[in-house]
Amino acid sequence: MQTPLKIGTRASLLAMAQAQEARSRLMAAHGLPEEAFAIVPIATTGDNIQDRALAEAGGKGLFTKELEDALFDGRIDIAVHSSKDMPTQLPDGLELSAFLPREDVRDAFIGRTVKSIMDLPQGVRLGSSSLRRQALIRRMRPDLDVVLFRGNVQTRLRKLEEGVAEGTMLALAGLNRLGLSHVATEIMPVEAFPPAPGQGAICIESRIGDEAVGALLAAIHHEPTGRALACERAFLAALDGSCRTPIAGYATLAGDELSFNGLIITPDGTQSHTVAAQGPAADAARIGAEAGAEVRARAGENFFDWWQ
Ligand SMILES: NCc1[nH]cc(CCC(=O)O)c1CC(=O)O
Repeated sequence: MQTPLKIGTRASLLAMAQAQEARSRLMAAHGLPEEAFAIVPIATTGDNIQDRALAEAGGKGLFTKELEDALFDGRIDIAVHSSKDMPTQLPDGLELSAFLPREDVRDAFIGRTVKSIMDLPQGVRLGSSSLRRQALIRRMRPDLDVVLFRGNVQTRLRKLEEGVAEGTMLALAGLNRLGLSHVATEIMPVEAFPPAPGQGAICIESRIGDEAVGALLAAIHHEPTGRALACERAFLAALDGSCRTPIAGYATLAGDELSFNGLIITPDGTQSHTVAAQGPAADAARIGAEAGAEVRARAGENFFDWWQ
């Protein structure tokens, strides 16, 4: 291996924390010093779009393309991502070669003056840029004024302090990684507020055929998280999932048995379809794909006409 190994990441504090976690695990697994790794921050299109919903800006790959370009031209050797931000289709020549042990998958509500979503006064603003969170919030509280809230975790918390909205939603995983879990005022149960496919899981992308990197990453790959993610990503792919489709999906493992729960919901939160499936962890991708096909068939094509 050429040293130092170049670890590509977005430049946000959360992304940097994730890259550092990957580096720490690599150091521990291989008894290597910090100097064996170089963290290379790279700005992505998604980071530069602050004024509109990501869904409007094209959705797929906004946080990943620049990192993938850097992988192809050798500026970096691995790219550390939030799995939630990864398109289901990768470019030819790249693969997700490791998943780190999953953090908490749940979403958190951060209230400015009240602790719980149900305690928000009638009609107040709640900020979120995620179509899934917007839909789930509207289902719980159709009266709320759901407004677009873009930017990284720090930006969103600042907007909240400034009173731009009375509350917002963030992934607990991100808050935990930033040492900010204390700002969460309500942690949403996965049943009422199912997470996005991939939420809470860091993945590492690399060049197919890069055997030195493959061997290095094999030592930190977490198999149960990999299986859960294979299922969730197959579900998303079966639904042609993108930022434009509110989709939730969450797989858990008990030994070799995988359980999956999926949901699709209209953006206004009024209609939804759920699916549940179980099976051997070895069949993770098939279970996810079949669950996606089932819920798609049950919903009917009209369900997806929101976007026409
Ligand atoms: N799109 C931004 C993004 N991508 C991953 C996370 C959280 C960390 C994770 O899910 O691993 C976040 C921020 C958020 O949703 O609050």
